Amino acid sequence: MSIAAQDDSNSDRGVRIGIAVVERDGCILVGIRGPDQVLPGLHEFPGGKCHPGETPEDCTARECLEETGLSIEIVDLLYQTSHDYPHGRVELHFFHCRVRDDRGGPLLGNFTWVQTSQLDALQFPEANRPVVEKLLRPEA
Ligand SMILES: Nc1nc2c([nH]c(=O)n2[C@H]2C[C@H](O)[C@@H](COP(=O)(O)OP(=O)(O)OP(=O)(O)O)O2)c(=O)[nH]1
Repeated sequence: MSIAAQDDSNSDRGVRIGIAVVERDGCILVGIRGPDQVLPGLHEFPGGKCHPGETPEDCTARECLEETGLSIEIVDLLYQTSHDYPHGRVELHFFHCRVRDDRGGPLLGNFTWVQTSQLDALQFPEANRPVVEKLLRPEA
């Protein structure tokens, strides 16, 4: 089998991305994208590209640990979509997550806990809009 055939992390639906929507005590874990990343300066949930052969769930937990220092567990799939950005197409898997082992230590990078009701005031990438809507109005 060719290497391309083994690599299921990049399909017609775009580069596969795992994203952690981590909820704790009415707050969500949010960071700000760096100046050297695509979509710089926008708010984001922890996440990133799946490695070849890696499930979106495993990718989400790995990226969250790498970026924030928090070990999480997946609760369920909140939302999945393909989105075309100027930098390319991505297949986004947003997972509702909870903290696995909360030692209460400092978070890595610029991640902080934001009240769910305050998410409206933040500037997220376009594809996050339905997710923020779901978090603000879970009963809808
Ligand atoms: N992390 C994250 N990415 C998001 C969100 N919403 C959204 O559309 N994206 C998009 C932006 C990028 O196109 C893609 C994530 O790619 P990335 O460049 O951050 O991934 P990465 O950390 O693995 O990549 P790299 O910088 O290590 O190369 O998903 C979000 O809430 N969080």
